[in-house]
Amino acid sequence: MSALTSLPEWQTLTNLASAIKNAHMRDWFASDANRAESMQLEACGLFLDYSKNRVNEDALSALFDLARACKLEDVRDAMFNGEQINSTEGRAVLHTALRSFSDRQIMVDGKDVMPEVRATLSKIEAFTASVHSGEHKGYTGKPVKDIVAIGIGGSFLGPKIMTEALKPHTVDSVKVHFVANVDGCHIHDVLSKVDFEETLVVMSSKSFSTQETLQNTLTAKDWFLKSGGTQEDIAKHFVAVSSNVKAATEFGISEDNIFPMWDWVGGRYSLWSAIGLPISLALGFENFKGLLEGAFDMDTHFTSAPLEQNMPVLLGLLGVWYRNFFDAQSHVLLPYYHYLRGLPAYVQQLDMESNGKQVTQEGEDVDYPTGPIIWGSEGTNGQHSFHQLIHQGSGVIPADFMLPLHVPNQDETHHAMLASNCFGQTQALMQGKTFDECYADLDGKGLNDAERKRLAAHKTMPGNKPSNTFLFESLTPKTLGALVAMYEHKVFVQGVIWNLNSFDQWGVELGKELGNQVLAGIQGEAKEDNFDASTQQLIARFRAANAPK
Ligand SMILES: O=P(O)(O)OC[C@H]1O[C@H](O)[C@H](O)[C@@H](O)[C@@H]1O
Repeated sequence: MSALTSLPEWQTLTNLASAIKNAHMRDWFASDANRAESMQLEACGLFLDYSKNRVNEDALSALFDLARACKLEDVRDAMFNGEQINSTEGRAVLHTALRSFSDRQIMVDGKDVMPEVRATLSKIEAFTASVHSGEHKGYTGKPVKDIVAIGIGGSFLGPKIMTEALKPHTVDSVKVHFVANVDGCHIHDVLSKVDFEETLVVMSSKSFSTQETLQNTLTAKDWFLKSGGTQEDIAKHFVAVSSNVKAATEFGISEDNIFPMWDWVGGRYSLWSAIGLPISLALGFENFKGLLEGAFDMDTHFTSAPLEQNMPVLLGLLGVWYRNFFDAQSHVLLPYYHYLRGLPAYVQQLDMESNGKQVTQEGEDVDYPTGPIIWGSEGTNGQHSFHQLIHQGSGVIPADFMLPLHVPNQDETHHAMLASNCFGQTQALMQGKTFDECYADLDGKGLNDAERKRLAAHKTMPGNKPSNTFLFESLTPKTLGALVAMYEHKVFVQGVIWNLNSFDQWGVELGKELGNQVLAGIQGEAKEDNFDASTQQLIARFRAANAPK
């Protein structure tokens, strides 16, 4: 048994879960008029109703005991203080420094990182202003109209999804286009829509070694040169964000045009760094700063609120409860707000790359499930497709519903319908509909008793399906910053409980390595017997289909 599963707190939770599996939330609500009111939290502009969860006071207090037994507060403080908690890469984990608005020094290797953080923010601010005012001109003297932001993974999802979520705040003077995939269709599609004289390319790669981003940038550079620009003109049209300044300059980006970041910022935690430059360009610096401020508020809440009133802690523990004691394989995010539709994909990378791990910090195999599958999409669309499985599927899928109380240019009818669907879904998931209720509904429908029973069984909704509901006034940059930081800290909490390193991602490396070998195979530069028989024949088919005619 692992250290975690040997804890007495773990045993207590196992016992509580087996008792709670026989209880129905419907009965809890019926017998406790205060349940909804007593299971709410508010922080940083977010209201959370967590009463529709399969927990009672005993389970919650055992979960908080588990957090204390796992020394959650100590590890949290170690992260905020810049200790090297990313032990497999020997790095501090300090995305929180990027949004720190306090005077506190944050030391890494004996040096305060805050002056560099502030200087980079000022550089983002000044560059954004010069692009928006038209002061920054292309080589033919025209102001920038289009920005092509190239990056992938954390250097893409954050900027793209935050920009999309805050669409109502978009500036008029420029349009930002995001490109990630190495599939040439995407970059060619985007480049065909923009004018090279009025285009700025922002290349974002922490490592400056990611195949997709390098290739897409080379293609953009080639397009620029073929369109009429010269090597000297590149400085006015290409900027880069990277922690690898040397590689960026070798690639041909002038040092002035490089926005730095640092190895203590993980890729999936990097939107708060200069990786967020496209956000600032799309929305204006004040809105980018608003995101940082909201995240800082959530950091303050996370580091100071008692565990029992701490939103990310509570959410993380509920996640552990379902993953480890109810065998929940996945967790679904359901933003009832069109502009926030990308959030599930954002949290998917954040959570699955952080906690998709099979060994503990000490390198021992875990004997308990770790990170769940994260998925979801905007409501109400999912109600007409995958919600069936959440309602009547055989497993438990905890859900996070979220809804702004106001939306831009609000149409009252639409918004009331949106809200009613959101709340109605959480109610249906919780209360369900019993066999007897379904059987009674079928009275007088001309069915014999056997048919009536069979149909009633199909219509029965088990209910007892857990959900959280988040409400917020409207999706401002600050609220979004707080929401995203809340998910970051939730993932952190779960990583601490599971004793994982949530900040490395070795699992993506082998695919990159083999992908490069296969590329050599496709290009005829590697021997066939380097590959297994299946891969050999796939390469052969591809080569045959693409051979010169
Ligand atoms: O920013 P880059 O160094 O180009 O990395 C981009 C992405 O690629 C990697 O494969 C990682 O899995 C991601 O965490 C990272 O965000």
